[in-house]
Amino acid sequence: MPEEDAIAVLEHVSVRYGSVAALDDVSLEIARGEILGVVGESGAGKSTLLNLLDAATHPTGGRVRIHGADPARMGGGEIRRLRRRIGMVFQSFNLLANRTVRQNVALPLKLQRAQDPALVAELLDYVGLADRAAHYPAQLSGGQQQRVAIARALVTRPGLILADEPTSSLDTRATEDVLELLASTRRDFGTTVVLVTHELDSVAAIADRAAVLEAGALRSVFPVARSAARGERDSYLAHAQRVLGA
Ligand SMILES: Nc1ncnc2c1ncn2[C@@H]1O[C@H](COP(=O)(O)OP(=O)(O)OP(=O)(O)O)[C@@H](O)[C@H]1O
Repeated sequence: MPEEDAIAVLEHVSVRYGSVAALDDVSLEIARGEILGVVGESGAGKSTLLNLLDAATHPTGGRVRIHGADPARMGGGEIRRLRRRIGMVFQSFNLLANRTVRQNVALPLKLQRAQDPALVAELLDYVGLADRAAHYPAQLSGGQQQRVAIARALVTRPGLILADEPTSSLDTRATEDVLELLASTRRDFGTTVVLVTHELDSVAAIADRAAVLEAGALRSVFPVARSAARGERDSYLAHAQRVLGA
């Protein structure tokens, strides 16, 4: 793919911690506007890959380019500006407990000494939580908290969202809601999404391609098959029957 079509490029990237190769000679291009699922067992290197894409870690070998630039060559100010163009979504939501939903969503703007109440309201509406703006995170379900976190990630209008096990602490229905929302951010905002998860079902539900990591090596990147059921919401009974093989 021409480099301008890629939102992030890894070329022969390695990350070593002493004798441990968290990532070993990984080359990967993430296309603008794609949903890439990154899967692998515990310790495979998924978090390390996300940390590289968030410019929080630099490679010990090879080269990373994000939004066309190499974070390893940037100073602190440039890295902060780059990271504003990247939204993070975490397994544990990472909302501030003592701030309202509205304040949580506005926080990334506040950190830039900016504000945009209309955008905050629009995003809360987008994630279906306009009526919860004045609530605190503890008053929301896990799925609702994750939707707030996605609104917060979108408030700086990032081109790239990095989602680290975003549905691993949610039940089936909330998982479907959050996955649907991540897929719709690509559709409505053109956002590229990197979805790191150990749940293959989640990747099957929304990803265009899957990248499989094993012991720090990128074993394969391949298109995700579209099943006939994809996109349709299972009833709880249908889901239980599918998983349990009834
Ligand atoms: N800061 C660090 N110092 C030393 N070793 C590290 C560090 N970070 C990661 N590692 C090692 O690198 C390897 C990859 O870790 P990583 O956290 O990227 O895996 P992961 O696929 O995200 O695992 P999990 O699903 O359990 O979060 C592991 O062997 C881990 O122990």
